[in-house]
Order: sequence, then C-alpha cells, then structure tokens
Amino acid sequence: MQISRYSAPEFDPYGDNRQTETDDGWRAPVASGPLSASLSLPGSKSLTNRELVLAALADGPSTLRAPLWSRDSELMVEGLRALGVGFERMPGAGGFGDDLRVTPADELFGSTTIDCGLAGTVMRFLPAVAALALGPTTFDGDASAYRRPMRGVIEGLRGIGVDLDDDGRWALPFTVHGTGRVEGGELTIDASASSQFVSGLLLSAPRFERGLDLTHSGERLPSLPHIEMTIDTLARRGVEVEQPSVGRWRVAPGPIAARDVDIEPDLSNAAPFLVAALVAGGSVTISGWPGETTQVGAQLADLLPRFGARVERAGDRLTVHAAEPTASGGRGIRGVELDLSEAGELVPNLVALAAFADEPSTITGIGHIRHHETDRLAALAAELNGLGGRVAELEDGLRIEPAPLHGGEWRAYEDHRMATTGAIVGLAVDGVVVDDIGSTSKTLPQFTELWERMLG
Ligand SMILES: O=C(O)C1=C[C@@H](OP(=O)(O)O)[C@@H](O)[C@H](O)C1
Ligand SMILES: C=C(OP(=O)(O)O)C(=O)O
Repeated sequence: MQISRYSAPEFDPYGDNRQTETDDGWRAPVASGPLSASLSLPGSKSLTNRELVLAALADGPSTLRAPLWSRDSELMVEGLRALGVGFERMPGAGGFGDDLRVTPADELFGSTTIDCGLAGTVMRFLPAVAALALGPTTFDGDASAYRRPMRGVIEGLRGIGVDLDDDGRWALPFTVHGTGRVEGGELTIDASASSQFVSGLLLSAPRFERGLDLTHSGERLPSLPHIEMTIDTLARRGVEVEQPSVGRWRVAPGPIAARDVDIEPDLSNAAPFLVAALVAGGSVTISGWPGETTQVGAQLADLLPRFGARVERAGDRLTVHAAEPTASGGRGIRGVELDLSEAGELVPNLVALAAFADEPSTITGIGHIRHHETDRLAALAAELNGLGGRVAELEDGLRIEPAPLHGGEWRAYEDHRMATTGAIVGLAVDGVVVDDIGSTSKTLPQFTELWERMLG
C-alpha cells in the first residue's frame, strides 16, 4: 500500500493571529456600533479528530472534506502519521484549506513519540490506537498538559490487557507498549473527569479482538453530547454501538468502513461571534449551520434566548439578534440559572455574556472544566474580577453578579476559549489586552481575522 507522507509546509500554527499580536499582547477591538455580520467558520475540532482516528483504522482510504486545520487537528494527523497512517492534502472546495485523504497503514508501528500538545482529543483518543500498533509509543505534550486527567485512559487500557508505563503518575508523559493486538472485553472506568475517556476507548473498540463492553462507574458523566457524537461517527462507518443502560456501551468487533465525510463547521467556535451580538448589539449570522448535528454548540440556539437573544433560522443560516434594550438603554441581557454539564466547552464565552447581564447568574454542573486547558473556573473568576467583575467560584460552577468592568490585562492561560472570552469582554470595555491571542490557534487559527471581519 502506498503511504504518502503528510507534509504541511503551508500550515502556520499561529495562523493570521500572529500578525496582530505584539509582545505586549492583543488589544481587543471595541465595537463602535451594533454589529451586522455574516460569517462562515472552519471545521469542527471534535468531528475532525474523530474522523481522523476512524479513517486511520478503517478498511480503506477515506477523504475528509473541509476538515479543521489547526494545532489540535495537526497534532492528531502527526500522531497518526507517526504510527504509519498516510495523509495527502487535496485541493478543497471550502474556504478554510485543503481536504485530506487518509490511507490506513497495513500495520501500525509504534517505536515513536507522539506530541499531544494540549489537545484532549489527541491524548485521550490515540493511546488506544497506539495499543493496536507494534512497539512502544510514548505520549508527551505541553507542560500544562501534564495537569490534565488521564487516569481513565491509563486504567482503562490496562484493564483490557494493554501494558502501559506511567511511572505511577496517572498523567502524561507515559508509554504504551503496543503488541499489535488488544484483547478488549469487559471494562469499568470512572469517566467523571472527562467524557473523552469513553470516546477514546469506543473509537478503537471495533479493532479489539473481543470488542468492548464499557461501563462508567463514577457519580457524574460530563459532556454526554460528545459521547453521542462518538457513537454517531462510529455508526456512520457501519459500527453499531449498543447502549444497554445509561453509562454502558457495547461495541462488537468488526471492520470500520472507509468513508468520505463532510466536516461540519465548528459550532462551539461560533459561540464568541454569536455572543458578540448580545454584547455589542445588532446581529451575527453564521452560515453552514447544520440542520441536524451531534455538536454541543448547536445548543447555543436554545441557550442564547435564555440570556434574552432572539434566534432565527433560515436554511443553513443561524442569526442571533441582541436582546431588547432596557428602558434606560441597557443591553437587556438577562441573568441565567444554568446546568452546563453537557456543554462545558461553551462555558467561558457564556460567562462573559453573564458578566454583562443586568441580573446575577449561576452556572453549575461544570466542576470538570477545572481540568480543561486550564482551571477554567479559577481563570474566569480571576480575569473578570481583575477587571472589576464580581464572580465567585462554586465547587462545581460560578456565580456572576453585575458589576461595571474596566480595561486591563486579560490572561489566556494557553486556553483558546479564555482568549476568545477576553475578546468578548473587550468589545464593550476599552483597554482589554489579551496576553496570548495566539492560543486560539488550538482550534481556530483565523480567530482575529474573523473577529475583525465581524466588526466590519
Ligand atoms: O470529545 C470531544 O471532542 C470533547 C469532549 C469534551 O471534553 P470533556 O468531557 O473533557 O469536557 C469537550 O469539553 C472537549 O472540548 C471536546
Ligand atoms: C476542553 C476543550 O478542549 P480539549 O479537546 O483539549 O479537551 C475545549 O476545546 O474547550
């Protein structure tokens, strides 16, 4: 089988963001009036990285059309390529870069090191693939990735017969000693820290000798829509995943079908733009919004009206209009009581919105986002309070009270969603300087360019 070496000479991990960032940070532009913007967005991180893994394990070549090109998807491609998978860029019809042809390896080979960066999907999805490879694969990543929970992956793989060396750390870096085969079978893990523990095992499970009968044992299971997405992407490739009860999944051993697939735009990355309509006034339209999707970002269409927005659908266009202004000319953003356990990745941007509400908000069910790219509860409270906000950390959430904000430094903590949250605050508060807007390259290298286009 011809394996074409993946190369990305034109890939710039900082995208357009680098052009606008100076050593002093990125001064977030203030909106000079109501918005009237229409934008399309690059591909979904969660769909791209699932389809990359499934295409790599499939029974023939697959093409991903309009995939995401960003640091997280680049790391996934590089990790799979290190195991022997072939990648070829093909001219794409979409506006955000090439399509990608993926050719599975005849045999996967370890004896390599995979850089996970700060990508949860890479560090949680690829160890099971490496277990199917012959030879040792070491997983490493950014220094801050060492803090991200990995126990469900490490304990899970050991539980189905994989030899894994983590020096007792339950964290990166660690080495998977792949033998080219995984026994599979019955397994119980605690996935309360991350749904990605479940998704990572399910994605490779059809290639295990006995498939997988996986039970989640913990108190809560965050980000359920992401597990549904995993099941859906498997089903579209001919793999059936049974759910005999809540928190249990059964995957039969068998082939994963090769398939060409269109990647939907990233609806979670639509959040900062849609939220902007409420903060700056006016409206923002995102085109290419799928009619049906497993992406959790689709919940924005129901969540934003809770804050007072009016949401309109016309074909594949979703428009968010600002709330009705108050009699005194305020933004009219309402306070909310929300459990966002399903939609943790939307929290930072929605907290910025809550900071501009006329009433207090409480967002709960999100203790697990302390283990995302950074401790997002602590980071959101620290950055908003640093600008005069009144945000209190709860054990599993945040309480946000109205307070006038002033300009100042906004730290991103290497977290793309903290960076976009700073940009939202800066729309309405002069002098907000995001220290590391380049962190948006994790999933949206074009962020600053799109943000400026939105502002007109
Ligand atoms: O599987 C996925 O693609 C994701 C699952 C979620 O992770 P957690 O369950 O760790 O929150 C989500 O927050 C993350 O952005 C992407
Ligand atoms: C939590 C996130 O990322 P990751 O896939 O690295 O977990 C996120 O994108 O909000």
